Amino acid sequence: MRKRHTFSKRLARTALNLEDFETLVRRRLPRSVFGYVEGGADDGDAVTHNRNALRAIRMIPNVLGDVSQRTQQTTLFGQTFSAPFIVAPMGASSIVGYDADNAMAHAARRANIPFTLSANSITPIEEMAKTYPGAWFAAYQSPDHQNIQDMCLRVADAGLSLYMLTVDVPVASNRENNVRTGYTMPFQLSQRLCLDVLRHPRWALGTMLRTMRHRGIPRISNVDPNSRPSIFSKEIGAVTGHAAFSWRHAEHIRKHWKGPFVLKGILSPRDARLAREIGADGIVVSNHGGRQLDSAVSPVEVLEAIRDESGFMTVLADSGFRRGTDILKGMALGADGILIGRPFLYAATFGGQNAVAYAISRLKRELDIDMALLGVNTPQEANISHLLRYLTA
Ligand SMILES: Cc1cc2nc3c(=O)[nH]c(=O)nc-3n(C[C@H](O)[C@H](O)[C@H](O)COP(=O)(O)O)c2cc1C
Repeated sequence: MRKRHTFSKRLARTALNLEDFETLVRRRLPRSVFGYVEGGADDGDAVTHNRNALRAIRMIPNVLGDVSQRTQQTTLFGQTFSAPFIVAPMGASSIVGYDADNAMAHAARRANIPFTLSANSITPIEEMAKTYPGAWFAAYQSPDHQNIQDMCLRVADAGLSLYMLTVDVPVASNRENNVRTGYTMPFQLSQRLCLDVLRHPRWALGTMLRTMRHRGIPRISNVDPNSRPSIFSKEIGAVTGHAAFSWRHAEHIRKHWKGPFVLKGILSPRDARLAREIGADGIVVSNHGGRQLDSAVSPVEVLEAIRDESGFMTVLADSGFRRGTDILKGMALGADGILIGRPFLYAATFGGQNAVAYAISRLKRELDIDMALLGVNTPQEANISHLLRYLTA
């Protein structure tokens, strides 16, 4: 109990906001592992642009509106959550921080916000269903019809509630930063990687060896309904990008998945319309945190136009959202909820479930203050009249 108290006090001194967790873990992690999380594609322009695009939107508050009844309650796909933000799917999280998938999921469940498990995770769907019954699942789906049916069955049988299809990875992107730092998938124990690991004994013992003791050789557990290739196996190079995947295959998933079906990685109004036409329940407007097409627009630049094409679909957004004000900006532009990735993984890496719970509570606190200062009682009240946009560079 005393230990937890000291930990909370230390956190309160060092992590005032979500971005601070990046600073806290930067030196703890091997350069290659940190680079894998932090980095983007090509020159990393989209990562920077995501933050700039959000910063370029200024807010116009309304005063004297009685903001004493503030609540962040948000209903998504028929379920009511305590805040409008969601833990984004992140592959290989539990290689970055010890048991990070479970740490993030436990904290999300306790805080009553959604958690999304990645197909590329080493934590199996069935294990996650015990940690967070009804958690969301993000698939990298093969176009094979039998594979689609089996995957839908596996996710439903386990008891996860939502099938999110990631649609912006027809091929793996060009991650030069991974080449520079020595991160590879499948994992290759090059001399450089070994030296990097040896220089970070805390990660080597506390994450790598501990994971191996607990799980054996880590395996990518959810890209295929039946097989679980090890992170060292050549098989996993081919599992995420499916260049032949098309709207026809997405329609096939819609037919076999009875729960909420969401397409993640939409950036054009045309694709939002097509998602609606195949019967999707929602979309995530996302440039994958700047990790796919490096010159892609930032979600906040296209959200309004996409909202107009989305009809009754739930519109979520992600990529670069860090502050309470960012969430309000996204919602004012038409999003129903916001996914956040890297900061929650950094928090899990720094201090497991308690640090993620702390990160969630900091963001909720910030959002509460920002709602009052903007002059709204709910995040859903934020609208276009609260925003002024400058051109972004
Ligand atoms: C380490 C890492 C792994 C990711 N893995 C996946 C994945 O397996 N599936 C997916 O749809 N998105 C994946 N993403 C993208 C996130 O779901 C999300 O779109 C992005 O991180 C949001 O941007 P943010 O990190 O700036 O908040 C990953 C992101 C990171 C940082």
